Amino acid sequence: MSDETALNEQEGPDEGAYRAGFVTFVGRPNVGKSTLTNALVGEKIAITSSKPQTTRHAVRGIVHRPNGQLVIVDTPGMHRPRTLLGKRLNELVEDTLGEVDVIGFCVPAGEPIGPGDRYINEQLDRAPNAKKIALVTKAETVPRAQVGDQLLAISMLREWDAIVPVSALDDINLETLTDELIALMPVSQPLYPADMVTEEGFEKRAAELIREAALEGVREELPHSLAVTIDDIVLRDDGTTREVYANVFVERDSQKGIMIGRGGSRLKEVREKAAAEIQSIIGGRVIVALHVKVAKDWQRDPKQLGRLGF
Ligand SMILES: Nc1nc2c(ncn2[C@@H]2O[C@H](COP(=O)(O)OP(=O)(O)OP(=O)(O)O)[C@@H](O)[C@H]2O)c(=O)[nH]1
Repeated sequence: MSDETALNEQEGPDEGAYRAGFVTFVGRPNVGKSTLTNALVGEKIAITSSKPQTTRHAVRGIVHRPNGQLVIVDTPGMHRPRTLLGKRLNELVEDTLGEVDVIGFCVPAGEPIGPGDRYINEQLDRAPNAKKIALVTKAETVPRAQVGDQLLAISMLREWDAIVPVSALDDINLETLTDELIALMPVSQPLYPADMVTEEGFEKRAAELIREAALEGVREELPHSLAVTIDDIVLRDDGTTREVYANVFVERDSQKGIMIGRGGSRLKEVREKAAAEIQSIIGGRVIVALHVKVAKDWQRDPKQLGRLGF
């Protein structure tokens, strides 16, 4: 049995060896992949929200331990393609699956396993070389017995290398999960320097934080109609103040009004919130300048998608 081989390898001459590799968390939208990534890395790097499908870029977070390193590739929710954007997302997911050492399949504790979960589980066959573990997320939201039932239900889907119940919010089993993941990684040199928690460019992170701030409070009206690009980041002569110039793209004129708010009040809030978030990552002082623009139906137009970084 392959499990035994893996166990023997770990207990053999390589026991205690440094291990490092790539892991990605997959699962339906909203199951808690981004929150889990953030909790493991310990710094806010992927955007989270209570609305599905907010993660658009493969943001990498890096977890460091004395015995190993995990490079987390945060994938978008896997879906059957609907809009062109959905199709691109799927391609992105496929590319990512082929590259990783371990795939973590996430299902929330409180929801029965449905067709969406089964569809994603089937997609994992496309990555035959990756180790596969199952995670029951949001474990603190249901009684223990129900977590047990969910563990059992997941174990029926395939032979997993491990099954772990976790809560990113209540810090349940996060260290156990880290240990399990490192144990499944190949013996390797560290892949990144010890002080690096993400390799994402600062620009991309700033754009995502602005997008998150811009979505705040208007998710009902424009959940998927927002894209953000950065024009320029200027360091002032004082050496600590950064000016971030960004565009917020909406799909229709009516959405532009929502975004700006009465007398520009909403846009001001977005600028201030985004500035505070960006500041908490890079320190110093951050000033955000936003330009709201209309890019008609950008989700369906390949040219626009390219321009907006998808
Ligand atoms: N109670 C509870 N809620 C959680 C936990 N982890 C995540 N959530 C919540 O679940 C919602 C979705 O979390 P995300 O991390 O954005 O989910 P995701 O799977 O990355 O979603 P997409 O980006 O849409 O694929 C948010 O409201 C989180 O606060 C958890 O451990 N416990």
